[in-house]
Amino acid sequence: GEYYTYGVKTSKPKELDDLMEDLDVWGLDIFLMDELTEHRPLTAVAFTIFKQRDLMNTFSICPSTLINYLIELEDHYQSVPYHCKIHAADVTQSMHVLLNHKALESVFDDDEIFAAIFSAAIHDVDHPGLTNQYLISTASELAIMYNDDSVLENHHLAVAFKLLQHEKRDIFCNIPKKKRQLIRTMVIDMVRATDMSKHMSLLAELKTMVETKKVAGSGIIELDSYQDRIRVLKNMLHCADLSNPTKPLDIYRKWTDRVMNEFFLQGDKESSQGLEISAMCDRHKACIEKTQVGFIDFIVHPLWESWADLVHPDAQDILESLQRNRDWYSEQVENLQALDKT
Ligand SMILES: COc1ccc(/C(C)=N/OCCC(=O)N2CCOCC2)cc1OC1CCCC1
Ligand SMILES: [Mg+2]
Ligand SMILES: [Zn+2]
Repeated sequence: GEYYTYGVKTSKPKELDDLMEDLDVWGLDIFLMDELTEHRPLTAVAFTIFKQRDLMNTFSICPSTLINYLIELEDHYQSVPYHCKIHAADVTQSMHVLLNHKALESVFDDDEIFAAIFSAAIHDVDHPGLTNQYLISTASELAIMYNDDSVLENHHLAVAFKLLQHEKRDIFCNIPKKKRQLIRTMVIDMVRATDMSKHMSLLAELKTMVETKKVAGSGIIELDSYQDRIRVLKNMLHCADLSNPTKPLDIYRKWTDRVMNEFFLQGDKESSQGLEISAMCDRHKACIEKTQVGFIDFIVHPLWESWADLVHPDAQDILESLQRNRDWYSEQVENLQALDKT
């Protein structure tokens, strides 16, 4: 087809040009990106990031092969409310911004940057809109396949790598075998780390890194082992995956609606199957605002506070945005409680 600058068709090239100006800005409107790219936000965002970071030249990837892969990958994201292609585009763009932190300047090499962007793009592919817990407790095909261990995350990885097995889509075909294996190992480590059941151990590792942080005079972090380097990249992808509450409020609220819708659909399924409805999945009992305050206080803020320590002062504005959003949701809770009293 007639593809334009960003690898996708658009009927609004000028507006898309303007929006792409914000590709390295935290808070880019990814929902507008979905509209302007005629529902190809992941292909447009990932292709443009690959171009901006010159990754096609570095890894001898021909543009049509990258486009073919990205379109096929994007088409394998299911049309579920939250874990859809817009979420993948959002996490990919967020990862691109985090990689630009001053404290991480020229810390990561091309292999690591390629692995990080690729991991973000694939990290939820073919997500069914159901949690690992649900898949395990219903003895689903996927849970049997992956023996209840990071079921979704292992599935996302397998689907993404299987899509490469077509010569027109194999973006790894000109990468030397050894390097290809190293990149594959890093991608597997990063995507597996997006399993929420790994959150506490990942955060503990991040905290240890902050306490023992070795910094050059310039403020740039020194990472001398594979373990340290992949630890930072795993936490970076986890931060990008849990970045909704740090974005502009109108964007954050759209994500909250979507994730609650996805949870409620699971709750409806559980209810129709005579199963106990999972936490936060009961549309008749959930208090959306309260769960977001809890999610921020117990999961998101502790993670982002540690990340901000690691890359200090580069994530201060992200932390401030998170605080403002937490205050807004907390006020909603107070207003609702006041309503209950009337
Ligand atoms: C905007 O709100 C949220 C955004 C993301 C997430 C989480 C935990 N993302 O984690 C990675 C994906 C994952 O593993 N999930 C998907 C969600 O549940 C656990 C399994 C949770 C969010 O809100 C919570 C609190 C109120 C309802 C859910
Ligand atoms: Mg996931
Ligand atoms: Zn995700």
